[in-house]
Amino acid sequence: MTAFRAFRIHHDDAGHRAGIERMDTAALSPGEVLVKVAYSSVNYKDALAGTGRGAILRTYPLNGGIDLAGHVVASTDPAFREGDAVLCTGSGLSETRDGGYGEYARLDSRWTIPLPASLSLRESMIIGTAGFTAALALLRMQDNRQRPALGPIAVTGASGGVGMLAIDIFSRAGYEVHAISGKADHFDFLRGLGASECIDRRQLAFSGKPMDSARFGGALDNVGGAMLSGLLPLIHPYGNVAICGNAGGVAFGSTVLPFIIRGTSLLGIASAGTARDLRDRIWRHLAHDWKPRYLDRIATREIGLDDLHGTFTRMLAGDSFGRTLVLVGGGV
Ligand SMILES: CCC(=O)SCCNC(=O)CCNC(=O)[C@H](O)C(C)(C)COP(=O)(O)OP(=O)(O)OC[C@H]1O[C@@H](n2cnc3c(N)ncnc32)[C@H](O)[C@@H]1OP(=O)(O)O
Ligand SMILES: NC(=O)c1ccc[n+]([C@@H]2O[C@H](COP(=O)([O-])OP(=O)(O)OC[C@H]3O[C@@H](n4cnc5c(N)ncnc54)[C@H](O)[C@@H]3O)[C@@H](O)[C@H]2O)c1
Repeated sequence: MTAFRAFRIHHDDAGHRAGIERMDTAALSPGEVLVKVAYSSVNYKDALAGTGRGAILRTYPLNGGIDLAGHVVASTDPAFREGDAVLCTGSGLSETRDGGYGEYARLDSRWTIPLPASLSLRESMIIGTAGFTAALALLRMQDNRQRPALGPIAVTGASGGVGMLAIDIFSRAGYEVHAISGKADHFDFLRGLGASECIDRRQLAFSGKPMDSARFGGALDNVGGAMLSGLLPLIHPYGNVAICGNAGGVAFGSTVLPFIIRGTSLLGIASAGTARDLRDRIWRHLAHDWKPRYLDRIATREIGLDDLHGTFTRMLAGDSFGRTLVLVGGGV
């Protein structure tokens, strides 16, 4: 038994509360692999969970943090040995089991990923759920015949974590990326990550017509709501729109016309529950041919567990810029 610090989330008759607590490894969720956590990260979902703004946890109390990377301390599964570097994203972390905002976490070995040799623990957490999600979207789009020749990919919420990693990963994979963002002062930065065009979301004048002149080969949408509704009539024949996020709203509107006239496909992206074989495929890509080139630029902030509250508030106010890395236990 080892005592450690964790950012723990409660919801009971007294309501929502979350903060730093001391706890013991014996109290962690069950699992085969005990990990000393080096890094975690901050995702929009972590902000929803940590503030109680979204119903993310499905059991209480739990340690927050949907991402973690660190070293194995002990394992009852012979596939893992003390000292192995591992990572885990989604897979129930901060939903049904204790997550990465604690100096220790106990993982289910089925969802524990050996750290690829070409990634450091730090790099793996700059990628985290955000980069995994962008890569899952690319994989699903390509499996549904998305190709660079179909036309540029629109990336919405482009200044956020998923957005920046999508610019880097899609452009590296050969796509022309058109970044859509409300932060015009950061357009040069987004071009530096691989965006060939940057579009101010306030200048986007969606016509409201059920079909409009096709402009994008496909899209990765982090925003939802009116943004998603507006993009659907603009997709070239047989392009894909990957629905990733809800930062701008959960409801969207459409007619059937883009789907039955242009063969547009809507692809749902649910990173947390991705099957293991797909996870392995995605991390192989992320470690090699899709490894983001600009991770150090994308990691715009490095914080400790004590700084989580303020980071969540800024993120939910739409103030994100790139990825925030959480240095949990010394880092490596
Ligand atoms: C990294 C990924 C992301 O960032 S995703 C974006 C962040 N997520 C969100 O904003 C969702 C927040 N959650 C919510 O608003 C609510 O929990 C929602 C989804 C609306 C459901 O609440 P409510 O309407 O009260 O229904 P309920 O809890 O009775 O559930 C209905 C059925 O849906 C299921 N469900 C719900 N949440 C999940 C989940 N996270 N994973 C898997 N299943 C889920 C419930 O189990 C239930 O189905 P069943 O009756 O158990 O078969
Ligand atoms: N489907 C999945 O598996 C999955 C995985 C990761 C993230 N997500 C979702 O993707 C989205 C982005 O996540 P993230 O971690 O990169 O968050 P983030 O905060 O880093 O990025 C969000 C981006 O959306 C922009 N934004 C916020 N409110 C907006 C609005 N009203 N209109 C237009 N743009 C707005 C922000 O400026 C920022 O660029 C979130 O909705 C998150 O829930 C989904």
